[in-house]
Amino acid sequence: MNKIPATVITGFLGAGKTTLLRHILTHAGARRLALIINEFGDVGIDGELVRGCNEEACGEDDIVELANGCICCTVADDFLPTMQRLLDRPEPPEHIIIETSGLALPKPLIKAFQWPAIRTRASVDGVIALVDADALAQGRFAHDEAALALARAADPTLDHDTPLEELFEDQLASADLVVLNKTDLVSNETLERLETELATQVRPGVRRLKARHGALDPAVLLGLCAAAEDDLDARRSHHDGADDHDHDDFDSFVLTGGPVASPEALLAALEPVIRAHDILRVKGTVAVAAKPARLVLQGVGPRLQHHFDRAWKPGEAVRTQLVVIGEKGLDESAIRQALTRVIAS
Ligand SMILES: Nc1nc2c(ncn2[C@@H]2O[C@H](COP(=O)(O)OP(=O)(O)OP(=O)(O)O)[C@@H](O)[C@H]2O)c(=O)[nH]1
Repeated sequence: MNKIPATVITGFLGAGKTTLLRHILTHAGARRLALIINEFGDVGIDGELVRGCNEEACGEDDIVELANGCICCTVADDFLPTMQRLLDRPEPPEHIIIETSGLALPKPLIKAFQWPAIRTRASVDGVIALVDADALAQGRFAHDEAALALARAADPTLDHDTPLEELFEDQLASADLVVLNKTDLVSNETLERLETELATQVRPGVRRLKARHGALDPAVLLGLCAAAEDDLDARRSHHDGADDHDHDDFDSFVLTGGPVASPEALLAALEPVIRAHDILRVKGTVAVAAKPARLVLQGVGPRLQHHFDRAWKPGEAVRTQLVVIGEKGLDESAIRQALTRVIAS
């Protein structure tokens, strides 16, 4: 029996996974796809952003959202039943694409394809790791040598890098294909340096492609035939040997409120808060006073982007909903307080 190929898209928060997914969808033609979209925060934003991209390839029922934590921690409870339901359909999808949360470790997910109920019917076609060239160039995944030396002096048994660095390395080490995305944000010299660095972090023979806004032909992304579940041992992880792991290193919460006066007012309030609290990711939809359309807000580190994506639907709650993610210790109440002025409740 032919196995259904499944592509896993990994990459740190904001690297461009949903953007790549949207690009695949809009260029998928009539190939019947199913999407499993996983998010760290309690509120799913990404599913909402890919809906309607290509109804022919992927309708409402073909998009399954798994919010409430990282897929790597809820494999048995969420992912396996979801996969089984997709595979049991009278007309199963031709290809399944799984967008993991930016904080997910890919390996436990790949391992799930070894489960007997899945193994005979589906295979990991490839793990695609997206890298945010801008964030990498700014050293956002690298450890601070001096701080690490101090921490090790205080605790000589300390052998791990920062949580961000570990995750980044795990995601790269599990990849069959690496996409260095957001190349529009860095110079050619920087790009060259990043490519050289990346070459040392991936498994031998893994292809690296450059992209802007994930604009790559689906023909180079899908159909890698890697069967990643068969060579798990070659994909090293900082979490190998651990029976379990959690995401205690990261915090997230949802800000919900009424309309903002203008996109500019929201940005002016958000920018200093992101910097002061070292917020890693903000994303969501925003109601703007007197505007019939909803605003999509995207923040990756200090970089904020926004656009109106569609009119509010009749009966839809016109409100602002932002997911905020940061490292452990994020001061939720201070952040809420700083933003209550612009996001009225
Ligand atoms: N300048 C630039 N921005 C990009 C590019 N690709 C994606 N973005 C922007 O980066 C932001 C985050 O993109 P997403 O596709 O949502 O990233 P993600 O990896 O799905 O984010 P999470 O699911 O939260 O981890 C959005 O504002 C995108 O428009 C790119 O190549 N260049």
